[in-house]
Amino acid sequence: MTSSATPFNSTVRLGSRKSQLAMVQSEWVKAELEARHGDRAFEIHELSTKGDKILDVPLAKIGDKGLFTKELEDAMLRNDTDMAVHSLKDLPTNLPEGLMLGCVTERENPADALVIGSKYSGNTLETLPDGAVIGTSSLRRLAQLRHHFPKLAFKDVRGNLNTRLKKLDDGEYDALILASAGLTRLEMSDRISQEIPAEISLHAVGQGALGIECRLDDTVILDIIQVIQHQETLDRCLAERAFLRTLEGGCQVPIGVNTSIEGDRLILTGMVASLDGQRLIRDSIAGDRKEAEQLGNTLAEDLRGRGAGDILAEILAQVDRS
Ligand SMILES: NCc1[nH]cc(CCC(=O)O)c1CC(=O)O
Repeated sequence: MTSSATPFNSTVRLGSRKSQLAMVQSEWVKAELEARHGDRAFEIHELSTKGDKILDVPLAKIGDKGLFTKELEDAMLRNDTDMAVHSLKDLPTNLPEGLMLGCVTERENPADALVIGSKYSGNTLETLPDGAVIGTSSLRRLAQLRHHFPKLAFKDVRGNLNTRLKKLDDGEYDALILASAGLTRLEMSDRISQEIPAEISLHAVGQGALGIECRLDDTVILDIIQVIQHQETLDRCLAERAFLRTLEGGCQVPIGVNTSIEGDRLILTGMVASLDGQRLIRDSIAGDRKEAEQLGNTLAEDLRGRGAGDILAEILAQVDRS
């Protein structure tokens, strides 16, 4: 039997998407690993994913798992690369056989941010006029904002961060909702008009954290990457991912979370909303952070029993028909 472990002297190959954000994130991981493993060489392999190629279809309609990850995973399974650096929120909660989530790094601010175009600069979500056009491709952002601000108008937006910002500046939208973390990593946090509070919009599972995927039980690679693991982010993201895994039917769905840690306790808030924002089911759970995944599973079952299951089934049926 051949071992999947990397021979000690070989260059460690990091798979990355080619987008500017993905490359900034992968370069950061590479630099962190180089700083801690002076005897090792690392190189980045740039790969395109289906999500990078299909840019004219709303994300919710493409709806397949692993839209931004599959090509990076196939490369590891072929042994062309040794790990894949992902925005953790793009990594499905169930991974292909033979792969694992090997490391979660320290999270940036996971909140969503409002970026307002020049026409309405100086406003907030509360003060934007009725009918102002908000660009988002996320059903989670759409449902929660519709719930709180039913008079705003929403329009799908695709493409990488720079493309989206250009569309905003060209006047196609009055404002965008984007992840604060992505803007910060690209040194564009000056474009943030308002950080959206958790009371209005719970963020996506894993938002703001990087996840490094590797071959299952590849101990050489695990030893290399786990030195940059961040335990608090890991515990929070394990709870968030368990919540999503237990609830999810498959496609992109309006599910949001928020987590915090106080000493040994982990607090998880989760929500499921209907697409029109009319129904929104939300609750919190707290417990030992060592039981992070159990907390996520329990909260998911609790919300499912209180109507979240019906909402998710309706959404899946709608997406199948369109
Ligand atoms: N779905 C695309 C994506 N994946 C990760 C980020 C931002 C960075 C992060 O959440 O870690 C974004 C852009 C966005 O949601 O605005």
